[in-house]
Formats: sequence, C-alpha cells, structure tokens
Amino acid sequence: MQTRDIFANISPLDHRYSRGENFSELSKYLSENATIAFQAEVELALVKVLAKRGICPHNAPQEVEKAIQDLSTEEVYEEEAKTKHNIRALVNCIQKKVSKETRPYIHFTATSYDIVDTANSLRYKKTAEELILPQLIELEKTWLDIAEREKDRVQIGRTHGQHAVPITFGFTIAEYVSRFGERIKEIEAKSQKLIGKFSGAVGAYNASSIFFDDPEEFEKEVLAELGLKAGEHSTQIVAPEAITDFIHSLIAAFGVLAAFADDMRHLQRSEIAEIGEHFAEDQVGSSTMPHKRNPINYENVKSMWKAFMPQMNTVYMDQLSEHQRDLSNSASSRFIPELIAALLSSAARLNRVSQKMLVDEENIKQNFEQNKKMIVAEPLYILLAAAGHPDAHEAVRKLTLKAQHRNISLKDLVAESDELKGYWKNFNDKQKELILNPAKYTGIASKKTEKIVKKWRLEFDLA
Ligand SMILES: O=C(O)C[C@H](Nc1ncnc2c1ncn2[C@@H]1O[C@H](COP(=O)(O)O)[C@@H](O)[C@H]1O)C(=O)O
Repeated sequence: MQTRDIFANISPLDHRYSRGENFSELSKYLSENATIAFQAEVELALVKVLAKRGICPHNAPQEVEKAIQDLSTEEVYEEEAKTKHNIRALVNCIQKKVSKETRPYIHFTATSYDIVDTANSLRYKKTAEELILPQLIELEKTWLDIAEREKDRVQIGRTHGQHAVPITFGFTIAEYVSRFGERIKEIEAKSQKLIGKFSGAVGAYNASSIFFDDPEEFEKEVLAELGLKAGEHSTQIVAPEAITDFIHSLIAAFGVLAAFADDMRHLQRSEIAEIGEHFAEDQVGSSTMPHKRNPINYENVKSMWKAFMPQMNTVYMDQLSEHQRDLSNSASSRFIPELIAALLSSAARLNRVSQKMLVDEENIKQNFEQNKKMIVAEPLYILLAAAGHPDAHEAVRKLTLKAQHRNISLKDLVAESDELKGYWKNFNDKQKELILNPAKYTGIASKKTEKIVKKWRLEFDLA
C-alpha cells in the first residue's frame, strides 16, 4: 500500500496543523475526495427521484450507487484534463460505469451548480453536525470545568492593562464560556440554514419544466433526499447569503478563540505569570535561552486566526456574481475547507492546552496584593457619596495620590482625616468590610460564574 507523503503537500494545514487531529475524519469532509464524493451523492439523489417518478429505469439508483463507490478522484481529474470542465468530467465518469439505459439520466436537466452548490451545502451542514459542533463543545466543556473550579479564586480585574477592581479567575473564564457558547449556537443555526438548488442554468427551471409540470416540487424532492431545502430564489447558483452567514459564524467563533488565546498569553507574561502552559519534560522553550517557557500554543492560535480571519473578505466578495452567474467565486470558494480545518485545529490545540492549564495561585494572590490598598478607591468613594459627601470622587482621588506618595492604605488615610472619619462611622459592618478586605469586593463574580456554568452545561448536555 502506498503511504501518504504528508510533507509533499503544500498547505501547512496538511503537514503541520492537522497531524495531532484525526486527519482521516477531517479528510472525510474537507478533502478533494470529499468534494467529489458529495457531488456524486447529489447526482445519485437526482437519479433516485427520477426513478421514483418512473422517468428512468427503476434500478438506476443502484447502478449509480455502485458507480460512485467505484469512482476515484484521479479518474475525474484525468477526465477533466480532457473536458476542462470538472462537473462534466464527473458526469462522464459516472456515465461510463452505468448501463446505456441509465446513462442519459445522469445529470438529467441539471446545471453544474445544481450539483456543486447543493453538494457544498450538504457537506458543510454535515461537517457542522458531525465534526465542528462536537469538537467545539468539547472545548466549551473544558472551559466550563475551569470556570467552575476557579469561580472563587480572587484575581485582580484589568482594564487597559492596569489593575482595576477584583473579580475571580473563574469569572475571567466564564466570559469565554458565554461568548463561545453563543457562537456555537450560531454555527448550529446557520448550518441548518444552508440550502441547495435544482433550478437549472439560470434558475428559472427551464430544462426541468420541459418534463415536469411542477419543477419546484421536483427540486424539493431531490433536495429532500439530501435533507436540504431550496431557497426562495436561485440563479445558476444558490443565493450566497446562507453560506456567507455560515462562514461568518465560524470566523466569529475563531475570533473568540483568538481573544481567549491572547488574554491567556498576557496572563503568562513574566511579570504577571498567573497561568502557564504545561511544559513537557523534553520541551525546549528557546533555541538560545534554555530557561524560557514560551506561550507557544496561545501564540499559534492567534497566528492561525490572523491567517484565516481575512477569508471573510473573500466570502463577502463571493456574494457578487455577474447576472445569473460568473465563475469568479469558484476558485476562491475552494479554500473554505482550509478555514474549517484551521478552526478545528485551533480548537483542538486550545482544548489540549486548557486541559493542562497551570494556574499559579501564589502569583494570582501576589498580583492582587500589589495594589490591594488602592483598589478600594471605587467602593470607598461610592460609600462616601452615599453617606452624603458632596465631592466624594475628588476627595478619594486626592487620597489615592497621598496613599501612593506615603505608601499607606486608603483606610489608614480615612482614619487620619477628621472629615472622612465622620462618614466612616456611618458605614455598616458589611460596607466597612469591603474597604478593610478588598478581596470581598468581587461583586457577584462568583455567582455569575455559577449561573453561566449552569446554563451552558444544560444547553450542551454537559452536566
Ligand atoms: O452547467 C454549466 O456548466 C453551466 C456553465 N457554467 C459553469 N458552471 C459550473 N462550472 C463551470 C461552468 N463553466 C465552466 N465550469 C467549470 O468550472 C471549473 C472552475 O474551476 P476553478 O476555477 O478551478 O474552480 C472548471 O472546470 C470549469 O470548466 C455556463 O455556461 O453557464
């Protein structure tokens, strides 16, 4: 048996980024073999309906089924070298393998894009159901587990890279659980809206209406064989908005992965060091600095997103097709499988690295302690205002300058101030505790995390 020389491929997705994944699974949906297999399945669906309607021989579907089982991609490409037309090449190859009685009914009344667009909708819908959604839900589960485990671990919240007010690490992760959960649902919804067509060369059912009084019903029957529906209107091609929305749903999910990767990468900075990527015994951080432990996986995900996110522009450009169609969306749309493979590769990578995420309790605590004295400025000013201070924000702002200058806590400064002491006396114990113990000032971060975790566990049946 000939072994597959993966390094002879050009795309890094083949030789580098799909190796850890189940390549044959990806290939089943995303390879050129898959492209042709799905197109052949559409040709078969056509013959099935023709047979049901008594138009072609009753055993034609069995013949076509057998023919497409025997069909190889090489064969179709060899034929295309002659025809210079890929779908006519596919049709010719199937026709060569069936009886002369069945032959005329291969591709009967169809135009190429009845086959190509329908096949693509079918394969992307199946890819979503069978490959994309299960894999993304696996990652969601990993994040759910982390969020739940870390829901009470106090962490400093950061805005503009500066310490803000406290949250919990679980809450940090819950953001991604929620954003990613919503994206997964969107992918599911948009994949279900992918549509097919069987309306002929310009979408007016010109050829099929020669034979059928009800060409739209005929189209419906062919598409139903594949579990698809037709759109309200088509030209030679399916109206492109359904695939545009589907790809957008994938790229928006990819954006959430990149945002997570970027956030986690920053938490790995030497000066922050709140989390770490698991580092294997033999792993090398730097070719020259042996001490380095680089966030290579998070950086890789961001890099992959940068490579594939701009494909959205191409998808938008593919919305334009001259009159009833031109072929300028053909080559460009052949790269969509790569985008899906890249998304899945990044999701699988993040799942692996998230499962082994090292959370440095000490550093999270130390970073929090660093500014502990200051971060109560917000509750202090709000409590002072609520107690009737006419200019609480300004008073506390000045206090923070003093606190920085003298390196003492805001609470101690309040105790020194005759004016502020009076207000302090009016705070109740719970309010005082927020100022004395800033770790309590996490709002409902922990509860909100619990709520989000509960919701998405239920949504994806991950209890
Ligand atoms: O049913 C039809 O075929 C109708 C015909 N339009 C076409 N529809 C679909 N495919 C067509 C069409 N024309 C060419 N081709 C063939 O498409 C292939 C394009 O190859 P590539 O640019 O690599 O994606 C490449 O193999 C092309 O030969 C029309 O005249 O309207």
